[in-house]
Amino acid sequence: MVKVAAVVPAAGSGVRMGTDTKKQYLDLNGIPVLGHVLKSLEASPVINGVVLTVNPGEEEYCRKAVVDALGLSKVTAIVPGGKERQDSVYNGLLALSGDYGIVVVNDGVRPVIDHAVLRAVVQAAAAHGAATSAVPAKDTVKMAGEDGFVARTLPRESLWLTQTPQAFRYEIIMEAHRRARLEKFFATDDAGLVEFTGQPVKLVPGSYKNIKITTPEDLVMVSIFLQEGTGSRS
Ligand SMILES: Nc1ccn([C@@H]2O[C@H](COP(=O)(O)OP(=O)(O)OP(=O)(O)O)[C@@H](O)[C@H]2O)c(=O)n1
Ligand SMILES: C[C@](O)(CO)[C@H](O)COP(=O)(O)O
Repeated sequence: MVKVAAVVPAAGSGVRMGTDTKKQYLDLNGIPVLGHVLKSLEASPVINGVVLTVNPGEEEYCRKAVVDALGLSKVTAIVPGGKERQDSVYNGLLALSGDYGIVVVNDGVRPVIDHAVLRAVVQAAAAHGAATSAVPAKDTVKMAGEDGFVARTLPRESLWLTQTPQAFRYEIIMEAHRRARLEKFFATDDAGLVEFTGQPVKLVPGSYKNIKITTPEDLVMVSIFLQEGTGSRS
């Protein structure tokens, strides 16, 4: 059976959230945001091990206040993140120990994990090499010109809003990160790095409830969805 690891990037600063406490540690229904992510991965039979990347110097705090407090046994390493999100993910990849065939990447601030979607993304990565959860755009999306006017309206029927979990065969994600570092290529998600290498990435239908906690109003919606128990379907 192929072993599956999860890398959870949680080393961001939360600038857009604008809170003193970093958003990954904000209380959400009595548990830190990051704790919900880790609890959900802990509960998933699909995930065998978890590596966490946090802001340098926060390792001990995170170990005590989140991992130990929640009794999470799958977390095998807590390592410092980097300047960009992809640097943090790369540091997490380097901390993986053991023969993992598939790597899942899940943002530390996307706590509404639908386990059926998680399973589907992992299966798609095993079959195709790389996969990302995503949802079809519901709003019309326009590209802005430098003059502040609409430059172009994009064809909504082919637009998907990318989420995490994303999943990759180990060798594919490692090669993508190594090549990005070598060629100084940056992308806002790991699938973008893999696309850069020419590797196809399978789109897997996700959930509109899988909100990335970015600005304050996101907390309200995610709190409701977590209370519904939406994210814990196995
Ligand atoms: N250098 C970074 C930047 C982001 N992240 C993580 O990547 C996820 C998605 O990033 P985002 O929502 O942008 O978080 P922040 O970068 O903290 O937010 P902001 O851009 O508002 O500062 C989060 O779990 C964040 O902690 C990370 O591990 N390392
Ligand atoms: C990875 C991601 O969640 C996919 O939508 C998103 O790109 C992260 O962007 P962020 O600016 O680092 O939050």
